[in-house]
Order: sequence, then structure tokens, then C-alpha cells
Amino acid sequence: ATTSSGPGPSVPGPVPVPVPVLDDDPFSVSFLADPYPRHERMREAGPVVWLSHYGIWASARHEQVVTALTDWRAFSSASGVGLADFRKEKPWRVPSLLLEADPPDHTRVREVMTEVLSSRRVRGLREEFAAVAESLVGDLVERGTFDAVRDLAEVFPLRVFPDALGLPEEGRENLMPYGGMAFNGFGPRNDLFHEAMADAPRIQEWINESCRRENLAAGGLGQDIWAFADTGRITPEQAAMLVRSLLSAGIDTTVYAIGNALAALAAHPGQWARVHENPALAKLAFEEAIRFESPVQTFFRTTTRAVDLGGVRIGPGEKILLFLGAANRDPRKWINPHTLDVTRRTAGHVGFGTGIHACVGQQVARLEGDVVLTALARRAAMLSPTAAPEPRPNNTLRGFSSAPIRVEKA
Ligand code: HEM
Ligand SMILES: O=C(O)c1ccc(-n2ccnc2)cc1
Repeated sequence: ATTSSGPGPSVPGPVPVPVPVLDDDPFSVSFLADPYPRHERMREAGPVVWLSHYGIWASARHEQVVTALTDWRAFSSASGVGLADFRKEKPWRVPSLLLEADPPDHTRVREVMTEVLSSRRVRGLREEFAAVAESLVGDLVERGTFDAVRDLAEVFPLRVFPDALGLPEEGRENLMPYGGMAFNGFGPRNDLFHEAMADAPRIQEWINESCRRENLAAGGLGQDIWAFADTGRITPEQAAMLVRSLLSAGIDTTVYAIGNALAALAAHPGQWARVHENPALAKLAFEEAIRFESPVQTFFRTTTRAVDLGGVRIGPGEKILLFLGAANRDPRKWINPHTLDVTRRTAGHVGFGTGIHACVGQQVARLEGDVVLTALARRAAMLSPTAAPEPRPNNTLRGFSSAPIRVEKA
């Protein structure tokens, strides 16, 4: 890292703290394949750094990431939570009413989504989710060796969430690709972006059809959203867009999270032994895995005014990349951050974000992780990797395309 008088547009004010300039490309395949050493360098360079490759600010420290996520007035989502600044360029799709909005627009739709995904409603999903997990995991443990990603992490969410949403059977193969579009779409228009968008018109057509009220089964989360349109709390157009949010968020996030948890636990046999000994630890183990190998690595904010963050003066209308995954391994916040500890006190991790945009689906995600790891904890005395997991590069998500493991039956 080199220091300079301060990159980016100069902003009048107190003498600026010399800002470290790094030339990393955080959306390159090499960075994404092994982000942790780069996170460390960014954290050590300072609370806020300038990434000259894209001309953006960035923070990899827990304190500054929490400050930016919490202060939605100074750090806005309405110009997009990806690299694209919606004030300067056309978004690739109509912006999200939740993720890419600020109060007051964000407030009402967030209240509705919070009710749709309430703890009580999610508790009502547990019996069905657990039954699918027991059956799937039971078969895999009998096999003795399987791929934690291909045979479990990519299968379970697609078995339970589309049904919970009320989606028709046909076309579900579009869900992972659409998640790939959404999450690669937050990055620069690099190869990952263009590859994800290759079949965009056809997939977006299926997504738009899937958001229509008549295509959503009664009793599902999709119809729950549409019911709010009848009350006048939201308009029909908003209802369709909120269903689109669930289609964007509901699959890839948990696929990557469950895969990361299984790969991490297989790589730490002592930790798995504790979970097998006490399956009630499954829920905590999943939470620790979200801290340790955060499925959602980054999101952007855009400043609405000149603002000081960590002593660094950031001008108005500038993008800052928040490294959630790096904040979750900041030694200023965590003891032995690079160690997986299934009994760690994980409170304060930002794997689900924090503040007004904190993940509204986190109870669904936790339920999925809990039932899968609980089913495995009861049946598998030992997990061991039979090959290194294969990273699956994505502009926003961190995870694997394969994680072969051997299980020793309990
Ligand atoms: C382990 C899985 C998941 C992780 C790690 C995760 C992570 C996150 C993060 C970090 C945010 C904050 C975004 C920001 O601050 O800009 C977020 C927001 C959100 N999440 Fe998740 N998520 C997960 C699963 C889900 C699921 C399963 C759903 C839906 C059922 C969901 C729905 C949402 C929505 C709608 C928002 C936007 C909330 C708002 O802007 O008010 N997420 N999530
Ligand atoms: O509204 C959307 O399109 C949208 C909303 C939420 C997510 N998300 C990210 C992490 N958890 C959920 C992704 C897309």
C-alpha cells in the first residue's frame, strides 16, 4: 500500500489523513479464490483505503463496516449496492424495492417483508424442512462419500424453498442462474458478470412470470406477499417486485452458506466432533460458519454527503465497498478470527448485515442450516474432505462448486 496526499476528488476540510492506495481488483478470480490475505492487507493498511483499480473507497475493518451499514443517511443504498451508480448508469434490471432503496421508500415494504418472513411463519416451515433434510442426509450418509455441494448444499434449498414460496414445479432450474445474475450483477461488468447474463432475457421472462399472483400457490410466501396488496399496504406492482426479491435472494445465498459450513466443518474435525457429540450445537456451528466463510462477502454504499469514516474524509456521491467477510475476521473484533470455533460467541458478526437493511430472510437461512447440520450431526461421527473444495468465483458470493467428503457413520 502506498500513501499519498489523498486520492479521489479533493474535498475541502481538515488536513486529510493520508489514505492508503491499493491496486487490488477485489472482483478478479485470483482475489475471489483466496481473499483472506488481501483482506488482511487492506485491514492493516488503514480503516478506509482507496482501491485505484475501480476508483472506489473500501473498508475491511469491522468498526467502519458497521458504521457505514448503520448510518443509512450518509451511506445510501438507493444508488445501488453494487459498483454501478444508478444516478450515472442504467441498472441491468429495475432496482430492488428493499435492497436498493432508502427510507422512506424502503420503510413500508420492509415492514411487509418482515411480517411475511416472521419468526412464527418460519417456525411453521421447520417440520417440512427437517423432514426433507433427514431424508436427504440419511441417503447420503449411507453412501459414505458424497459431494457436500453438489449432493447436498445445492439440492436441499431447491427442494424446500421453491415449495415454501409457492412456485410451480416447472422452470425451477432458472433459480440458481437468476441468483447468479443478481449476485454477479453487483460487481463490475467483468467476465463473471457477462457469463451470468448470457441468457438474461429468457430467465428474466421466467422470473417476471413467476412473480404474477396467478402463478403462485395458495399458502406460500408469494401469496402471503400478494395478500398485503389486498390490504392496500402495498400496490400490486410492489407485491410482484417483493416476490422477485425472494426469487433473487432465496436460493443462492443458502446454497453457498450450507456448502461453506459443510466444507469448513469437514476441514475442522475437532469442531465436527463437538457438534456430533451435541447436535444442539448445529445452529451455532452454522452461525460461526457464516462468520468464518461469509457467503455474502461484500456490498456497496454511496455517500450522500462529505463524511469522515475512520478519520478519512470521503466526498459526496462516492462508492464505498464494504467487505463484510473481512470484517468478520477482523482481529480488532474477534479472538483467533481465522479459527473455526463452533462455541464462539458470534454476536456482532455482519454476515447478515446490520441496520435497516439487515437480512430479513436470516431466520429462513438459519432454519435451513440448522436442519441440515442437525440431521448430519446425528448420523455422521466424522467428516473428512477427500479433495480440496473447488472455489466458485462470484462477484458477491463466496462458496464452492464442489466439496467432496467422506462420512463415518455414527
Ligand atoms: C445464509 C444466507 C444469507 C446471507 C448470508 C444473507 C445476507 C444478507 C445481507 C448481508 C444483507 C444486507 C444487504 C445490505 O446491507 O445491503 C441481506 C439482506 C437481505 N436478505 Fe439476505 N442473506 C441470506 C439469505 C437470505 C434469504 C434466504 C432471504 C429470503 C428468504 C434473504 C432476503 C434478504 C432480503 C430481502 C434482504 C434485503 C433487506 C433490506 O434491504 O431491507 N436473504 N442478506
Ligand atoms: O431484491 C433483490 O433483488 C435482492 C434482495 C436481497 C438479496 N439478498 C442478498 C443477500 N440476502 C438477500 C438479493 C437480491
